[in-house]
Amino acid sequence: MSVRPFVPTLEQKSVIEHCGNAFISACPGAGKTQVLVERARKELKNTASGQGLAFLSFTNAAISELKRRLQLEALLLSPPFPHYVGTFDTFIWQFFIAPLGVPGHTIAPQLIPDMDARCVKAYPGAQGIPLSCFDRTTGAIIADKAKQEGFDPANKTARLITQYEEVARQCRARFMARGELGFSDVRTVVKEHLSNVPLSAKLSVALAARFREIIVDEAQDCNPADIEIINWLRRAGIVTKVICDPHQSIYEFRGGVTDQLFALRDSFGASERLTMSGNFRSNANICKAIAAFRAPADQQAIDQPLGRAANDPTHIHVLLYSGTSVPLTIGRKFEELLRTASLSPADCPVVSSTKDSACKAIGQTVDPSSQDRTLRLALAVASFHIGQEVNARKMAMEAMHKIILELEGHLGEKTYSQHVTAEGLKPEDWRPCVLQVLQCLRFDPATDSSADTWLTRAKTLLTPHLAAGGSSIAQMLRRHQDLAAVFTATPVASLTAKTIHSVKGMQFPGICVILTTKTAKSLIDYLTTGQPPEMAESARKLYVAASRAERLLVIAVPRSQGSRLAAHISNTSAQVTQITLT
Ligand SMILES: Nc1ncnc2c1ncn2[C@@H]1O[C@H](COP(=O)(O)OP(=O)(O)OP(=O)(O)O)[C@@H](O)[C@H]1O
Repeated sequence: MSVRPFVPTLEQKSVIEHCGNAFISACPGAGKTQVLVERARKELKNTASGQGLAFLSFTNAAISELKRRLQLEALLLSPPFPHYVGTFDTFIWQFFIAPLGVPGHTIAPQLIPDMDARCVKAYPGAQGIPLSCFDRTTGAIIADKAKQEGFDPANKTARLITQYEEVARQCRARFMARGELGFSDVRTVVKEHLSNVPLSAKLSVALAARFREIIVDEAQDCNPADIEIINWLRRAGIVTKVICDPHQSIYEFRGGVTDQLFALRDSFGASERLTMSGNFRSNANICKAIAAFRAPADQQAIDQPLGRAANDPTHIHVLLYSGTSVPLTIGRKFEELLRTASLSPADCPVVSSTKDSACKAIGQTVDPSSQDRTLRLALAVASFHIGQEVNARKMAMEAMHKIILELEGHLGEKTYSQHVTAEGLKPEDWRPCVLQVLQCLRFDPATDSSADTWLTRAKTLLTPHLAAGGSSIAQMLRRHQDLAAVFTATPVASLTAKTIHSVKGMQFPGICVILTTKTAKSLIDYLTTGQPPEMAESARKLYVAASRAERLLVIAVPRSQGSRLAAHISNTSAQVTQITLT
């Protein structure tokens, strides 16, 4: 197969060749990844100084894709020293935390990625809520988050809240004393290091000696603490390039930035602010439609379609569904539209803000984020054996490992990662046993006459893992009314359900985006009037999701809002087809 040579646009060329600091704004499909590869091709040849280049981004998926491309083109050796390709989190861990530790503690720090999930109980037997529901500095309960976890502080006594807050504070203090840090702790510790003037000066000399250029991709995913670190790198005299699309900022929950990102942009000189316009991914109708999903003040500018799909005539499809729940008819119609367009359903996901809605649209009716242990067990088994997503089998094995550790009584006081780190458990230590359990628990309609029969089998198999003197297997694996649905669901063949966050940075020939009854009206209000402003993040999620599509963009919306959405998209002159689902 012949590979077409990359011919950069003038804007792409000026980014590739730009030597100093830069703030680069780019629209969806503008070729950011390709430009990073070309910048690497140009700069990695220059070995005179012995210094490295660092390429940073915010998701493992983005980093894996960049590494794959750099290695494919033989631009990066393995190991890549003196260069660095990794997430912003691993970068700050490796260069700010691992060598310097935690101020006031002598113990070596350890990263615990699921720290925020640590269960906090006011007293044994009380309702458990995640540590993330407590402010990490003051320890005060965060009412909105706690409410989302089914614990409404408004209905609790002040005494009980104080008890919870005290337990949460003690919990964090204990972790800190053991050198165990979650991602948000990492930012706080880095801040402390950088406010230590002599230490910060030494560190800036060391990092400037190691790196001559640091490129931060997907910078719209920064939080304010990350921006402070970027500014520190610039002050350290390291050439720093920031690439972003502010309209794709969808990490408000981790303190995402929008205003701070614009302030960062404004701190770069005029000649350092570069743009990449032109969309190499999507057809003309999609380029127009996605403009309609930006904040109202930014809807006029429509990106020019420049890629292979530019002249594809496929319309935007708006599917109107009835009722308050997301129906399976969405998945069926999407599959039909894909086949008509000669696109493979396996390449084209159904996405929504929460995986639950996307799952319903393809006929998987059980909430995959359920906290019920029996459902988690069944979902791990089902997803291990169906294994549609690349990572699904690995995640199913971890979910099963976690359940076994819970049965064995190891996770009462610890999160899964804390236990695995503390015991130094390697995947090869536990995977054989977990694999065996997953294989044995495969749901087989020929022998498992019902979900209850399967559960009885599961209880027998897992009883030997029970901690002595602890709860019984019947208490640990209670019957759940939705259990049968895990095994009897008949998903639309070969369609996959994903969250919008998980498809960021990716592209697909077609995509179906689900808007739910809960948000559709206020989201369309926001798109048409700018009100209510709290829907801005939901609008950006729609923008990210829709802009993944190359040819077929389908949006499923409650019937009462369908015409409004179609009319709003049509205002951009995009061609829209409305279909009422029956
Ligand atoms: N100059 C070019 N000529 C032809 N194709 C290009 C050019 N630049 C980029 N592309 C192609 O355009 C598509 C989108 O590029 P890429 O994924 O890098 O965009 P992006 O800016 O990272 O998008 P997003 O922010 O939406 O994820 C890719 O298939 C890429 O190969």
